[in-house]
Amino acid sequence: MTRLSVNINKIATLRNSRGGNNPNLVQVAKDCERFGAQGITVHPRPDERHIRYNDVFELKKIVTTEFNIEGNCQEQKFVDLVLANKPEQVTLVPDVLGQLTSNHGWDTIKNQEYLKEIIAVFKNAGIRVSIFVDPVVEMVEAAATTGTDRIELYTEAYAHQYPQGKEAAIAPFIKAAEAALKVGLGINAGHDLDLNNLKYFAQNIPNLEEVSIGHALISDALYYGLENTVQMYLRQLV
Ligand SMILES: CC(=O)[C@@H](O)[C@H](O)COP(=O)(O)O
Ligand SMILES: NCC(=O)COP(=O)(O)O
Repeated sequence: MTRLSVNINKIATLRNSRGGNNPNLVQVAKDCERFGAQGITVHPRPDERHIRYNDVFELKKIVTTEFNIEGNCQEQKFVDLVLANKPEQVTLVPDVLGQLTSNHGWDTIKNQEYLKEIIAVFKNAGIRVSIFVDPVVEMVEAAATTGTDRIELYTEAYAHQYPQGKEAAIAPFIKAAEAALKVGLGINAGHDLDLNNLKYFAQNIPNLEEVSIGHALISDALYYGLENTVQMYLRQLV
């Protein structure tokens, strides 16, 4: 079964727009879990435009499912934040400063030595590590020798191409997943997954352990309500 981790970045975006505490991020995380989500994902960025570093400490106190912190490990502040909170999983994303959203995976060949070192830091602290990668077989194979437990397949290209033809859109992801299985890596996925494209992805990617979904899910909740929406996403994964 593929697990759903709800990314609550966009709840923080809405909260921050007025400076108060509405919507209450901690309450939303608790409610997502109550509605069936099997994980909570946050992606604090250096400018704290949505998740603030302090939010992570508050969330750590109340999340009872899997807590997944995503971000750029080249920022020492991010490394310190993760080590101080010891989530179940850290997902390492090679963002550059000021990026609108994540837009590429790691070059696991060029960054092999760096990844080995930083992954060891988190693993020594007992934190499961996943690294964000494009659906490219060579990148997946080289991920295996970094010491990471899992990869997160960056699904923007799949989501973008899905309306033009789902078979072609998913083909590189199936190859990447098969390569991951061969080298013993767990498989997560995320970015731009939504109610249209999720079911086909989950049905066709072997051993997909987890999806993290934020932007579309929170947008859908405006129409369907958060409880219904979480359950609609969960139904795509059975
Ligand atoms: C790694 C990934 O795909 C997501 O974490 C995504 O980057 C969400 O971040 P934003 O909410 O800042 O767009
Ligand atoms: N790791 C992907 C994630 O957490 C959410 O991405 P998106 O659904 O906001 O595009």
